[in-house]
Amino acid sequence: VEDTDSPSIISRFQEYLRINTAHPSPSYNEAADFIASQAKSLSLDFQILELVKGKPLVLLKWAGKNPALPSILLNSHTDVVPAEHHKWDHPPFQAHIDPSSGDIYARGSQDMKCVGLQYLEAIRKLQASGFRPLRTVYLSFVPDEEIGGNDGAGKFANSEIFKNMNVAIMLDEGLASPTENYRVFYGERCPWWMVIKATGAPGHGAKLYDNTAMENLLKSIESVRRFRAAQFDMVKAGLKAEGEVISVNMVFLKAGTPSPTGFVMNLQPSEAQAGFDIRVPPTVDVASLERRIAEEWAPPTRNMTFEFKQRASTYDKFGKPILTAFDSSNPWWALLEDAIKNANGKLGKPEIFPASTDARYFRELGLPAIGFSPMANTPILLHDHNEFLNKNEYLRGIDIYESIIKAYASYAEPVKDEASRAEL
Ligand SMILES: CSCC[C@H](NC=O)C(=O)O
Ligand SMILES: [Zn+2]
Ligand SMILES: [Zn+2]
Repeated sequence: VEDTDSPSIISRFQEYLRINTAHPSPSYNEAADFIASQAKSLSLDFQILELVKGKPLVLLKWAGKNPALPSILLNSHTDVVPAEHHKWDHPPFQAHIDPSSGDIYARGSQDMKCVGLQYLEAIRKLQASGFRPLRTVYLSFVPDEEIGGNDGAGKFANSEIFKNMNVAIMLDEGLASPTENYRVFYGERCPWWMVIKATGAPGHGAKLYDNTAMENLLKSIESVRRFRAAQFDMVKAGLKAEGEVISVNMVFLKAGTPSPTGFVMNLQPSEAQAGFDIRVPPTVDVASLERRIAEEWAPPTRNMTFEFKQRASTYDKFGKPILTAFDSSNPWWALLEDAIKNANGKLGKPEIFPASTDARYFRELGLPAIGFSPMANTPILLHDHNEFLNKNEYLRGIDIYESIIKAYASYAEPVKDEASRAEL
């Protein structure tokens, strides 16, 4: 007998939230065992893949009646970002429920353990209703999203296993929405993590001279700041959405000659560096940004160099901007919209995700991927203190996924390119 009453649903969510999968030492095995136990309770096939040692990825399969049709992939990551425990009102891995509001406090309650379990609960309900999928539905619970995803979704998307799954569409995370409209994402900004280095002549702290490392770096920082302000102004003026401008934020500064009491004060250092988190919308002119970096932010004429710690491409393997179509060329988009409407949910306009998700690894392959986390009337608290999700909002989300999964798994039409994609 399927256990689909609300108290059990909420306790399962709490159980998952209580597994501390925060970096830098996530309890991945515990999470994998928990997901495996859920798979067993749903009689779903599952495998625990260790594409990278110590980083299990759990892959579940709900076999469709027509296995020849390309499949559906529902993705979620099992890891969460760390929490500063003493700054939370409730311990971040206790999953405390506020008795009056029903808010569930936990790291991962929004990002994104909610989604992973909502998929499973939706399947539990569909099974209880006697529904059987036409297309095969896969669920992937992947590690390492929060630290770049190279050892998680990255390895998975480029594996033989994934290729053989013949995936037509994948769903991944979105963001909470403070309004009654759910948010939905068709692309995301690409992370460029850049370190710029300045060198210059060292000298006495009392001397004024040209070409010091600090001066050279400061000129760059000034230039970056002007650019940042101009981009931000477009957002403030309402001309562009957050995901449509280039963001650049300085995330570290490193310079100076250490001494036992701090830094040497009367010595101008010969080296100085700064790190920037840059996010690039898929539609921008990358060449012009590259020129700006080479000519204004780290020009060799000022003894500067730059290096990327991360530089995701804004183009897919066909040279097209990495975006998922939301017009009639992509039937999955309309199916999603209708499914949400049928479950009485409201949807905002398609957006570019301002940060990055694992969806990029799948979009890079040319696959459609949609970012969606059903959290309306919820403040955006991912990576923040006191991250929470309301119990009723969580339950609503399950109904939404029930509708989406039913629509997707029942979709019988061959999708444009499905045949050719199988050859890629
Ligand atoms: C380089 S991938 C980093 C992924 C991370 N994702 C969510 O916060 C982010 O910083 O956007
Ligand atoms: Zn996330
Ligand atoms: Zn995150």
